[in-house]
Amino acid sequence: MLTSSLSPSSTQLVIDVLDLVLTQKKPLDRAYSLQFSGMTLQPSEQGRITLVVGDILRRLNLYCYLSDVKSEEVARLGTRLLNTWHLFHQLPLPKMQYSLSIDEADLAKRIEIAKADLVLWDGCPEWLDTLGSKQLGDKWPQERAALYQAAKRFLRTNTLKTTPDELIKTLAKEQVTTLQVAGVETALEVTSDSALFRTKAFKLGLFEQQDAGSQLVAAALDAKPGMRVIDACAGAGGKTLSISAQMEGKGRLLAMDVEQWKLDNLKQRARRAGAHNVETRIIASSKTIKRLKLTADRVLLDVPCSGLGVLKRNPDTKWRDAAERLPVLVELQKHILQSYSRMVKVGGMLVYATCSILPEENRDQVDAFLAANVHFEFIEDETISPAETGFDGFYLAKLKRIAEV
Ligand SMILES: C[S@@+](CC[C@H](N)C(=O)[O-])C[C@H]1O[C@@H](n2cnc3c(N)ncnc32)[C@H](O)[C@@H]1O
Repeated sequence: MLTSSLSPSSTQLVIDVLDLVLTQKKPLDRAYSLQFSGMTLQPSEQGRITLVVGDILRRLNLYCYLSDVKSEEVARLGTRLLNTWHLFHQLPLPKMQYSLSIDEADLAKRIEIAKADLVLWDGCPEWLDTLGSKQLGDKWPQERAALYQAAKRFLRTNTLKTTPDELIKTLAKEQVTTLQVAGVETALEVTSDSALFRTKAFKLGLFEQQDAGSQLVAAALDAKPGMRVIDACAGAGGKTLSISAQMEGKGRLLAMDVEQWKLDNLKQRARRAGAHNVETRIIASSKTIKRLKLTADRVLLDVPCSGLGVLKRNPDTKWRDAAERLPVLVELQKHILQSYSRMVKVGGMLVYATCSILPEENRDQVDAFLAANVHFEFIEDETISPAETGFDGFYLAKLKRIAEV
C-alpha cells in the first residue's frame, strides 16, 4: 500500500480512470491506455496510480459506502471518494485545490458498520456473492476475501534463454528483487516496485510477466521436445510461450485463436522469447479444426470463461454483471471442448483449463464431456485456489484419449 498520499494531479488521474471504467464502461487496461497515452509520467507515479485504482476497484462498494458516493457519481464526487480512501488507509489527504470534505465521525461509524458486513468489507457485489455461495458453499468466504487482495507480481523464467538462478542475479543488477516460488519451478515473485518492461532482461526475452497459477496450468500439459502440440485458445500466448520452453523449442507448437490481433501480438512475443517452434493459425471456421483431427500429442483448451479466478488482476470484472454472461460462456466452453477434442490423437492428452473457480465452468463441464465421450479417460484435475496459494485462481483437468471413437 502507499506510504504517502497521491499528488493532486495523480488523484485527478485516478478519478478519470475510474470514471472511464465505471461510467463509460471501458475495460481497465483500455482506460489506462486512454488516460496515460501522450503523458510523461514517472513509472513510479504510474505505479502508485494503478495501485490506488486497483485497490478501489477491488473493494468499490466498500469505498462507495464509506464515502457515500455512488459509482456513477465518480466524476462529480470523486474527490470525496479519494479523500475517504486516504483516511481509510491512514494517509494525509491529497493537497487538491478543491475537494469535498469528509465528516470523520461519520466515516468512523461507517467503518464499524462495514466491518460487521463481511460481503461489503470484502468488496463483493451482490450478484457475485450469490453465485459464489451457491457454487462454492463453505469455501466461498475465504475465496471472496482472497479476491480483494492486490495481485502479486510473478515472472516466468524463459528457460529457452536462462535459468531461474541466473535470472535472479541478472535482475538484481537492474535493481529488481525477486524470490523463487515454492512449487512452481519457473516462477519468480517480484518484491521490488520496479518497472519490469523497461529492463534490459525483458527486452532480451529472459522473462515474461505471468501469474504462477497460469504457469502451473501450462506445466500440466507436460509437453516434451519433438511433440506436436496445439494451444487452441492461445490468445496473446501467455501459455504458448511457456509450452514452447517446456518443449525446448523443438517439435511443432500450433497456437490458434479466433482473434488475429491476439495472434499477431503472440508472434511478436515469441520472437522476443526465441520461441522458434511456434506457428500461429486463425480459426476461421470449423474446417480449421477438422483438418487437424487426431494429429496432436497434446491439446490445451484454455477456454473463454467468466474470469472470476483473476479478479485481483482484473477487478473491473466485478462491476460488470458477469452472471448474465455465464450461460453463454458455459455453452461456448461445452462447444469448444466437444469440437476441439477431436484434434487429440489416441494416447494423447487434452488439458481443459479456465481462469475461473466456479464448478459450473470446471468440473461440471468435464464430467458432462466424459459422460458423452467414452473414448476419453479422466486422469486428474486441480483447482488452483487464490485463498490457498496467493496466486490467481485457475482450474485444469487432464484427459487422455484412449480410442478413436
Ligand atoms: C482465457 S483466454 C486465453 C488466454 C491465453 N491462453 C493465455 O494464456 O494468455 C481465451 C481465448 O479464447 C479465445 N476464443 C474465444 N472463442 C474461441 C473459439 N471459439 N475458439 C478458439 N478460441 C476462442 C479468445 O479470443 C481468448 O483469446
